[in-house]
Amino acid sequence: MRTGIATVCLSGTLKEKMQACAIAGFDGIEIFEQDLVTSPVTPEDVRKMAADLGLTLDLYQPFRDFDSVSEDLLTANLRRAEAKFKLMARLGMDTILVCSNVATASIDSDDLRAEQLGRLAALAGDYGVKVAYEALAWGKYVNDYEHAHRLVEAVDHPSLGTCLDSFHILSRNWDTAPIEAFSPEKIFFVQVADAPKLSMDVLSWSRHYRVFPGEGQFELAKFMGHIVRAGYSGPVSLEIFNDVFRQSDVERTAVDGMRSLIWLEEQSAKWLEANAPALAAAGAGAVGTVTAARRRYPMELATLPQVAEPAGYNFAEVKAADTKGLETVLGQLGFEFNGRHRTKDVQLWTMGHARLIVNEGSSASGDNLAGTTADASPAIAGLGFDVDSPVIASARAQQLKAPAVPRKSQANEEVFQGFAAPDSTEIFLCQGSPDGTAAWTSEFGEAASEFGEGREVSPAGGTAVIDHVNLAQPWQHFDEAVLFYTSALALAPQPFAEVPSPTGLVRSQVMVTGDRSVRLVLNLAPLTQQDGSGAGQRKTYQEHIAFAVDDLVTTARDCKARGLEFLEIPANYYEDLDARFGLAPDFLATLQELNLLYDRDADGEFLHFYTATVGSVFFEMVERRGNYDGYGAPNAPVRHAVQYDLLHRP
Ligand SMILES: O=C(O)c1ccc(O)c(O)c1
Ligand SMILES: [Mg+2]
Repeated sequence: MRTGIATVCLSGTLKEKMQACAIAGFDGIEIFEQDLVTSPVTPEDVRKMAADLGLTLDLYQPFRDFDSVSEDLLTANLRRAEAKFKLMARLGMDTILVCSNVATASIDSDDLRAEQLGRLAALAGDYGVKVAYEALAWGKYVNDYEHAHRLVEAVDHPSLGTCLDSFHILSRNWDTAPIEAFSPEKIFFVQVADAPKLSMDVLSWSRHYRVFPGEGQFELAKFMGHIVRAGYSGPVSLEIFNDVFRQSDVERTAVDGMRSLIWLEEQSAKWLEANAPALAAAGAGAVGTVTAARRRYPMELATLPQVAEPAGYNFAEVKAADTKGLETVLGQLGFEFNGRHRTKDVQLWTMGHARLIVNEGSSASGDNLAGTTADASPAIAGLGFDVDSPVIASARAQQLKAPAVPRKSQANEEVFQGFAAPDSTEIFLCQGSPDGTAAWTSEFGEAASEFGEGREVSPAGGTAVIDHVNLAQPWQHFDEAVLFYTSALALAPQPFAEVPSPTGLVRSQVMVTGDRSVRLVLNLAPLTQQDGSGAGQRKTYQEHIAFAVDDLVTTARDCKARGLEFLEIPANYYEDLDARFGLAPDFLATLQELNLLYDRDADGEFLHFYTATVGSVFFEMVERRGNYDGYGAPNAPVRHAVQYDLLHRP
């Protein structure tokens, strides 16, 4: 698949954008007119720069408001078009995007439109230019891609084809299947954009909220599948109007975009396999149907190393130069110290099958990105996931442009494959044992005999596991993180929620495996707590790790007896809880006494509590009753408000 990206997606000057696109690995770019008009670089130099960078200049755009106009206006529009065709010759470009008219259209006649587009095509032909006509979703008379295509067919000129932009098609809920019947010679260009499903006017939605494929809710693999089946083999180009991307780091955004296309390419191949048309004469040769069906298409689709969803959390890693506060909280929570690593400055703490590595943050273990600006206070630095094959999963992540994390290790030690997530959290790929234990734990404890043998203890007669991890994402990298965990780790994003908090409306996006053995929650980091945004920056926002136990009330009592500092929940909360649920007085009193939060839905009940924050980390203990599948979302505002209050108390 030939990859492309429109310069409008990115921040910076035309030159900076082009360099970032080349570094990220795109084949070509679309030049958005404004980027050229405002540039000091001559068209000839843009052409040379592109050639030097190994980028093709695939599309000049947009040309607006051409069709459905009076003869006077048409004359002016043709003159305007001719100037652009001459410019394109200097740029060495041959395809221009012409949008359906949104502003000056005054005559609603397909005959007239076909005649006018025909005159444009004839002029374009004289200059060796191809016109890709795009139905904008808010076009005055032409806003449906099939309508645009009918006009192209009516004109029937080799210089006129259509541009299919997924946003205009999917935002209007148009069926994409009819694309398959289009002649590939008439599809001049394909643009892809994803978007969250929002209820707002389609123009504002398009201009501000498009996101890269995999970061929204459109069925893009299906859209692409129909395009591939139509026989199109030209560029598949990102055209993302997004307020955040346009002000974010240009190289990073370009890589995010490239990742989205690599992923979309794979998803499209999978869609085609899953939806291979049944052979007319099924039976003989049916076994080869899938591959045969895929190979027939002119567009070659690359795939990636295949991974299943992770089977669970293997461990979480918290890094702190000063570990005292952290050790105290872990002990009070009921974690058992399992010793230090034989050769690295890390400690192992366990509770049941929940394993926590405390990284003392010195160089011997290899510095975590999250801690490179020597910060003494604890922060979540890494997550270990159980996967079928760490090598395959790591190869996949790296093909998706995740930076590898090198780990130094000695002979006879397990080497974790690792890569860095966009927020600099290190993701490690592990192979857990079916019984929930992990072989690498035997590397702990031996060298430091005073701590005794490594072993796993359980709290109050039950099991404990990592239930979920909540990572805060800086606002400008939130979408990138969603795509990252979707594509690299095969986690599925759930519809996001918005939690009111004193620092704003906090976007909260749950990413899960089908069986919920991995639950990862991405929360928007409050602006006031962000002091850095890039990889290697210190995390200053609060994040947490939640552990599930069988009996939260008993666990909470034990924790309290050990002196744990709970996040104190205001009395108003319990009054409201009683009003909403009519709980038994004894139970309500217990909840209040122990600072427990409660939620209930049709599937079950949820009890949880939070610890005070150490550094930027806090912990949560949860008990899921029945089939409760949530996270106590109605309680999140209370948690945010109490934490805010603690941070801002004089
Ligand atoms: O919002 C617009 O005006 C606009 C311009 C060009 C496009 O290709 C497009 O999809 C939208
Ligand atoms: Mg478009």
